[in-house]
Amino acid sequence: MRKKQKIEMNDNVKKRFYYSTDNAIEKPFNWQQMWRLFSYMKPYSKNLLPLAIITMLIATGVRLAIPIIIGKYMFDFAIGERDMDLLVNLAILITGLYIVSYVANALRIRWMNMLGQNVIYDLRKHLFTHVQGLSHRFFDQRSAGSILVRIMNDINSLQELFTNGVINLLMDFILLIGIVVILFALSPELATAILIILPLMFFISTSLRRKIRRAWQDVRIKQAMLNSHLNESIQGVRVTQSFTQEWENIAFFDRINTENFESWRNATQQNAIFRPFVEMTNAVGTAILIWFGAYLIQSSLQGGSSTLTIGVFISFAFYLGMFWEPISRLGQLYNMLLVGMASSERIFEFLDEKPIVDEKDNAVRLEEIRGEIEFKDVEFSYDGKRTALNRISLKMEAGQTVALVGHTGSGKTTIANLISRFYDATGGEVKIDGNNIRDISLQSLRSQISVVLQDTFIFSGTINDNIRFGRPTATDEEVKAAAEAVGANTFIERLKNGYETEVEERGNVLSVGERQLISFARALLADPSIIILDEATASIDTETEVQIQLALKKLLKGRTAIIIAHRLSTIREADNIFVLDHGNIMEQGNHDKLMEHKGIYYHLVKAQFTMQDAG
Ligand SMILES: Nc1ncnc2c1ncn2[C@@H]1O[C@H](COP(=O)(O)OP(=O)(O)OP(=O)(O)O)[C@@H](O)[C@H]1O
Repeated sequence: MRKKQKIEMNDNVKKRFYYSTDNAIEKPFNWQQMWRLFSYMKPYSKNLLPLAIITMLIATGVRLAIPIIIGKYMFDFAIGERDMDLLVNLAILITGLYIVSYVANALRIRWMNMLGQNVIYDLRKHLFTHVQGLSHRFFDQRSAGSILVRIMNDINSLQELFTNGVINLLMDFILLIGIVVILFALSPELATAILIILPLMFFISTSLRRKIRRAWQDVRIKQAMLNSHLNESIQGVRVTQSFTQEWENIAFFDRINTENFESWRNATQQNAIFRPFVEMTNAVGTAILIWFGAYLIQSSLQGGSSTLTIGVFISFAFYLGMFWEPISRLGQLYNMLLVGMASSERIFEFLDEKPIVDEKDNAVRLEEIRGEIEFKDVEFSYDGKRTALNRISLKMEAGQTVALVGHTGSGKTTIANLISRFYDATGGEVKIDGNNIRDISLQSLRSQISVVLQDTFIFSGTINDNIRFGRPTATDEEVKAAAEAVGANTFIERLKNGYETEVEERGNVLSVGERQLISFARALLADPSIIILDEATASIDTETEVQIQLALKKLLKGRTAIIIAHRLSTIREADNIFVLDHGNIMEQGNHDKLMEHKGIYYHLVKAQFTMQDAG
């Protein structure tokens, strides 16, 4: 058995594990943001919210009344005056009040939970819907793991705030203010003596706030790192294993897992300071009550200036017992609020992210795109620094098959990305059927363009579902016909459940070629006016390729097709070939013309044939 050992990572390995995690968002408590968060409760402001508030008010009112009834009325009046009837009646009243408070509390908790769950549901739905609509650039800049953290963890951390926090906050404020008012009404001098420690307490707790807030932000950052690494490790596990990099992976995981653990420990430790602090103040308050209260009672019994009765003293003891509970809870709530603030800041940051590719209000719907594509002096850069396309102009007639060739990184995929408007050109114009692409509604544009990538994405579900992806209304017969047309039926029918075979996410149970055939069928069924095949035939064996060539003819018929391929045999029959180099169009024409020209294309073809001959 391999011995577990502590792996020291060398510096190069350390550099490999770099994830651009979210930076700590350091902002002060922000009321505006709080309102924005609480505005998610608005849809429930006519049912769940008022119900929860009313029950909370009833429960709080009853809790505030009971100590007076016990102290003043029971002790001073009933017991003091030896009135047994009054005593029995008051005992019944108190029992009744306890029952009312119990029922009101149970209902409050139930309605608050429902409200909280609903708000979380809405918020998560809103965030997911928004993120789905964001541009490619957004996803270029973030790892899938860090996006997952926001949609799952950050929203989860708001759950407690909405289920317990909001109403408790209100309840505790009412309780506190109620108690202070009653205490001062009952005995101003005793109330002043006890509450004198409050400002000190407030001062100390304020200084704790900042630390706690930072600690929770750190937790989120560590979690995002953990998620990014997990996501990458699982997706890349095959490569990791083949290069035997598991131990480096484990060592790094161990490091961030420890960091995560420590940040949690730190945050919870900071949190835990609040409670003992409140308990200590409680003890001081009680000591003052007993000492000063006893003195006041004695002075009143001896006919002094004080009027404090034993009943009022008892009420005080009750209220004091109740006083520290909301204070302690408010401390916890404040932490919860801070966690919620940190999370909501991160959620709103996503929600405020506007799709860079935006749709105009008066965007036109092109019901039926013919498929004429024109690039006029198009310039493009992904990052604003390196040029991916350099003022290129090209024209593709409707129904033509056009090939883009060129070295790796020459800008072929970028052209495809601009046609689908996954990015907007930084200069010049991209036109479809004579319309600037920016004026066309995104839905009508993209629904008429199919992109088949080399790395085909297969969704979890059946093969049927996957082929039907671009046109969910297609019948089983239509799905079958599309599969047959591209020759995917042979392997599908060999599977145990045929078209109903479940494929996992990313289609791990299928071969790369099989996945590609499915994506061809998917594209054919979507019946687009424009089809883009990006390196789409690269993973298919020669025999299948012949079959695919036939299928392609069918697939491309009557559509504008843009084929991006390194294998020149697939593009020989294209009507027009554009040869790209470093974002410039160097040559264009059909195969024969370009061969005659004896330029870059000619040399590319020659090089490939020489290689094949050598093989
Ligand atoms: N999402 C991105 N963010 C930043 N730069 C990018 C991005 N995608 C591509 N690039 C850069 O833009 C340039 C053109 O890339 P493009 O993908 O268009 O090349 P390509 O010709 O399709 O290459 P290949 O044949 O390898 O697919 C390259 O220099 C590449 O590094």
